[in-house]
Amino acid sequence: MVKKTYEALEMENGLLHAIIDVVSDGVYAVSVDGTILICNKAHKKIDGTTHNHVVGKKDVDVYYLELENFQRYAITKNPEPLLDQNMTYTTVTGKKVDIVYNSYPFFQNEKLSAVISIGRDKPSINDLITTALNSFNSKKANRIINGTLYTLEDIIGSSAAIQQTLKQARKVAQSQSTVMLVGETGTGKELFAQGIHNASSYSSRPFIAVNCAAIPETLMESLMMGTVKGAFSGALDTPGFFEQAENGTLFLDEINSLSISLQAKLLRLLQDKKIRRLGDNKERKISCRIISATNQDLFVLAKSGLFREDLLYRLTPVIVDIPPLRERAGDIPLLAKEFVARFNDSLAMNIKLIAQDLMQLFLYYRWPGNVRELEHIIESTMSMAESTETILSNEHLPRLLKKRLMIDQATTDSSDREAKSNKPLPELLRQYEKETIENALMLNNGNVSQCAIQLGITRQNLHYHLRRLGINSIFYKAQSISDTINPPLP
Ligand SMILES: Nc1ncnc2c1ncn2[C@@H]1O[C@H](COP(=O)(O)OP(=O)(O)OP(=O)(O)O)[C@@H](O)[C@H]1O
Repeated sequence: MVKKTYEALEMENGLLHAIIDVVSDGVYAVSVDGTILICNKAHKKIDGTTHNHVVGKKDVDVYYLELENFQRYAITKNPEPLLDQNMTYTTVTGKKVDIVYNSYPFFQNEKLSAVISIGRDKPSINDLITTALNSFNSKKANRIINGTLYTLEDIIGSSAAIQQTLKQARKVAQSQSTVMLVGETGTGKELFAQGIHNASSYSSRPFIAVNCAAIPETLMESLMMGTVKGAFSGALDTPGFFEQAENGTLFLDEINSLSISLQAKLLRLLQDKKIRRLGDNKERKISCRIISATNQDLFVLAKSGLFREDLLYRLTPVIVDIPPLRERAGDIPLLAKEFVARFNDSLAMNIKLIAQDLMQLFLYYRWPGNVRELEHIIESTMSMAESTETILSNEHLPRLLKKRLMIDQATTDSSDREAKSNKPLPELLRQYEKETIENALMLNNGNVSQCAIQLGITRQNLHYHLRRLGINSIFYKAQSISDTINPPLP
């Protein structure tokens, strides 16, 4: 019986050690007198130490830092958990380590007997944050020196809707107003934010983009405000986002995902127009323009208590509303051709034309993921084509994508039929003529002579119809995929 209990305990102990060793965070336990009890593989990797350096040794002999900066020391004085503690130390092997710890007291028979710490090295946290901050631009290599890639001129679209939005963006760029960009996912909010920055008097200064949805809440405050050395053990002098964006632009993307408590803190900063780094008693003036973005209706969120109304009004002196792609279908050919040209370069392809069947599907699809989705669909479709092919068609669409696009077309067709049955015949005929000519122009890159041949009418006759139907052929000329493109289908 006794033997079995011992075996069971041994097994349990072995299991716990095995579990601790496969955890990817550093796990460390030390007795109140400083004897190291547990140090898992991940922690040893962070420290550059081995088992022999650590377990059974005194912490002060392994980690070089002031005694009062040890978590063990602080928790012995006040046995409460210590969260998000930055620490910097040098280990017995000479490695300098930056680590963020959560430490907890461990009681046995109601007496504090050990301190357990779970840590992650700062470089890996920083990598995570950098990835989050740069998530929008991960594919782009050549950043403009201020941290941006785009100007307003890079925004493609000739529809009245996008031109109107661009006009508003150019106007607001001239002011110093706080701006809120509203639009569905993938409509180009980040593009507009960078464009406004680059068209403004802040353009020579930094553009700092923060994805509010990607940064852990516990880190957000110190990242926003910055810290001073000694604010807490291991804290360094680090400027926060507001300071980094000094005299430039701070872009708060996905602001809708900010927690209520962070919303309160942000509101206070914006009201005071001052920040104080954590642990500092000096106040610093906020001197950057705030551009925020949301893909949810903040007024609806505010009504249901999920977004502070007072913050909402602070952030929205100017609202730039970016229309979804389905409301500016006229931009689809232009955007599609631009993306084909880009992927021709990156995939070493030679596509010169998008066939009508494919363009038709694009024009009827509802694009829930907007321009980003169009970009991805073109990439997937082109990756199905051979490098010798010059026409991208329906045939190249991956099966699942084809299904998705066709379902939308079928739905549009049936609602179209319903809508059409309520219109007078002359209006329907005019609409049909207009669509047919516009499609032909699109396929012929705005070349009126080629278009007339395809439609089986004379050039003069086509000009007459263009005037009658209010179609401008110049618009379709801008769509050619590249300068080297050979025109139209035979
Ligand atoms: N008008 C446009 N012209 C050219 N490219 C565009 C346009 N709009 C969007 N894009 C491209 O679409 C992709 C998505 O754009 P962006 O990241 O700015 O969208 P977003 O609205 O910020 O999305 P999310 O809400 O998901 O963060 C990017 O690759 C961007 O370059």
